[in-house]
Amino acid sequence: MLCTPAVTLAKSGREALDMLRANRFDIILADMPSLNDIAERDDEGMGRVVRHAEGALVVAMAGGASVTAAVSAMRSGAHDYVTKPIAGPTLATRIGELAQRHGRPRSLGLDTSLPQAVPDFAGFVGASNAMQFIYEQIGRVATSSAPVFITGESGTGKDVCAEALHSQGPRSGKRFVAINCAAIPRDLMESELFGVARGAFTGAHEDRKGAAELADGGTLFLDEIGEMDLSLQSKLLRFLQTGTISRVGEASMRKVDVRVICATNRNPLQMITERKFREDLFYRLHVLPIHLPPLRQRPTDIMVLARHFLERYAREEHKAFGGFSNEASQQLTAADWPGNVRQLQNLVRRIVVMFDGGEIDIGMLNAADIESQAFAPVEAPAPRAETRRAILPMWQQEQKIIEDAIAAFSGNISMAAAALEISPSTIYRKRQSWAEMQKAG
Ligand SMILES: Nc1ncnc2c1ncn2[C@@H]1O[C@H](COP(=O)(O)OP(=O)(O)OP(=O)(O)O)[C@@H](O)[C@H]1O
Repeated sequence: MLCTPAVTLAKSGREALDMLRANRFDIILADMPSLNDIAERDDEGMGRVVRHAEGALVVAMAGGASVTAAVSAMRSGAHDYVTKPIAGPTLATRIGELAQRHGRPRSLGLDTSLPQAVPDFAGFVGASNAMQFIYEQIGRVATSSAPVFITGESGTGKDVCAEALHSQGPRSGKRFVAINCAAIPRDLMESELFGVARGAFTGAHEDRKGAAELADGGTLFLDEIGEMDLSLQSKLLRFLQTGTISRVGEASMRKVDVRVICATNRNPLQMITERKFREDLFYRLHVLPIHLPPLRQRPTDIMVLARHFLERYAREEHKAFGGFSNEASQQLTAADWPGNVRQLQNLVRRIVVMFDGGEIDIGMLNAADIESQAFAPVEAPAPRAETRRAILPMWQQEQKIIEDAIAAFSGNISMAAAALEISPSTIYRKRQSWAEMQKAG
């Protein structure tokens, strides 16, 4: 049975507050200009509605794509922001997505699939409603210079999202510089971020720009921000407040204009509670939040992504595959994907490398699934004679390619990454995982 949600209309902010005191609601659609009667300052009305919301999800609405209004609404605690006019089905979808992200029934939004789902967008592949919402969010906030805070499990596409925000915005002509706060040793982090003056410490033979200066005019992406040392967090906060940096070992300040995007797969609020992350820094950075949903919450994307990766890697390896069998598709769709898109991508890549072609069946899936053990174990088929020469594992081959590129650019990771057409954070992350594999092996 389909239940139509009850809708109550308040004609003013005061009336809305009275209703909120007397009733509980699932969703509050708060038209920002209508709250003026309960606000002395611009953003006060929204704050008052949020304080009386009693667990309801609050969607702020205003006319025109005003970034200032969106920022102010989100800062006041609204869960989402939409611009008017908005078509009924689009609004319903937005509410459904919002409800799902907050663990409420999707039917709160009367789930209506967008009539024309976008199949891919700026590096992302996926036509699920959840991804439509992400594409829309990226499109909306890309034009602003306000900080973006991306959250999501590992492998959900946070790097892709950061690069999409850069490529879709007005800074796309300037550099996108990524720095991975987890992969850089603590004592090197400050100089990587802010640069170093010649003679600042042993080995600092020349002046060197840091990531912030390299990104001047463009975007600075701080990946795994939750891992940043507390003392450096204070310096980052000062940079965000003043727009100036000083290189390590240098007293003078330099003006730098960057858009800061940061990402984490940890829960930032928990880190604040544990005193591992500065609260004031969090609120400086958490202006425009984007949350990437895990792959298991958007199962319709799984086969779309699997086919996309199959086509890509088959082309790269000059092999011909005939897609996935029905059973293989069902198994892929039903799996949990704790490593999200990266895990699916690695699996498909391994299949393409291990087999010569044909339709991918369950036996091939299981043989290639060395990571998750998500599928039932099946004996791997013997490799064909011509593939039996000594082959290094994929990660070692990849390590050689990347280390060669870094050496070719005299240790400059950003330039090596640009030449390899990957993000510097990917290099940092891979270096960390190689070190772990070498330690384990
Ligand atoms: N929707 C998507 N479409 C196509 N490729 C994707 C998508 N999402 C992620 N990927 C790919 O999956 C891999 C992992 O993505 P990414 O590095 O952006 O994840 P992440 O969330 O930053 O992970 P981590 O937290 O571990 O750094 C990358 O190779 C990326 O290109």
